[in-house]
Amino acid sequence: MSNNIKKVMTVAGSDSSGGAGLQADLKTFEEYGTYGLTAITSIVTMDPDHHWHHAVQPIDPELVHKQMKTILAGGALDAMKTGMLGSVEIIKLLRSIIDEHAIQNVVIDPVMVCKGEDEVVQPENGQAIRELLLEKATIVTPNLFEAGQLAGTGKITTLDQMKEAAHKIVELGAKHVVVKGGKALHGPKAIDLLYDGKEFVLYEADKMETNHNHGAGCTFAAAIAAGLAKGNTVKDAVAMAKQFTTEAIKQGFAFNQYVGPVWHGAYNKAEQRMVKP
Ligand SMILES: Nc1ncnc2c1ncn2[C@@H]1O[C@H](COP(=O)(O)OP(=O)(O)O)[C@@H](O)[C@H]1O
Ligand SMILES: Cc1ncc(COP(=O)(O)O)c(C=O)c1O
Ligand SMILES: [Mg+2]
Repeated sequence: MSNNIKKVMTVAGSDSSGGAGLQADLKTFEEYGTYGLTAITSIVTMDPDHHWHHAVQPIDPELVHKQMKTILAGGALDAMKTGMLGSVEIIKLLRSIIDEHAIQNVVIDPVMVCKGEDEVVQPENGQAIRELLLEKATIVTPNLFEAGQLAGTGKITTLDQMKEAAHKIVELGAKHVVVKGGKALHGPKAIDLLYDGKEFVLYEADKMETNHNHGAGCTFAAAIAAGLAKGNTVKDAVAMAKQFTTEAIKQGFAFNQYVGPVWHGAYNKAEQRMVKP
């Protein structure tokens, strides 16, 4: 076994349905050939008797701290990624851990909404992410809604507004931001915009007419983190993550009548390893 294996930590919520959250992160880290570690911040359950309503149960910050101590007892990490963070206390704790261990290659996925849900999950967390985590971010990966919230620009519907929000988010301290146009931006392409304070780079793929994209955002951010851990530049890591996520969406499937997750094995053609009936 190679002793050069790259270690990536995710600090995220558990999505028992398997498409998003730390489940998406771990599956993606594995597909990238990296070693994933997890600190669970919250457990999300979906209610099949009430239209798949999401309920978030945050984990005690002390227990989150113990998980991180376990992870960091293995030495320096090559990258880390955050997802749903559970509470403001957990966000404060995370900031102190990033500082104390001088963690590099920090990918902040500022999860504020889940697809198919109208409510903002834990609105107070958005503010804390903005104040405490952006300045530690190698890259932050908001969708259109989250970019509008972080930048304070409100609803985003155009590429120019994506650029304006990206500019503000870099001003807030993030080294890079990739604003995900995804399905929400009007037009035939799924466009993501990367900005480093100097240059805008666009990443495009054909937009797929599908609702089977649960977990796309988590997968994209996890892929960026794994790419950075392996020593890629931010630009290359985003380009690779875009392809990885596009394939995962292409092979999304209906889990039930409410949700369709992406399939994280698609890029590496893991279906070829499936047992044939
Ligand atoms: N229908 C789609 N077709 C192609 N790419 C998509 C589609 N929906 C999302 N994407 C891409 O998937 C990635 C995750 O974006 P998005 O789904 O907007 O994030 P989130 O899950 O956080 O809302 C981005 O690269 C985005 O452009
Ligand atoms: C634990 C958790 N994290 C993150 C998300 C956001 O997922 P997405 O990748 O679709 O933005 C969800 C959505 O259900 C979730 O349950
Ligand atoms: Mg998301």
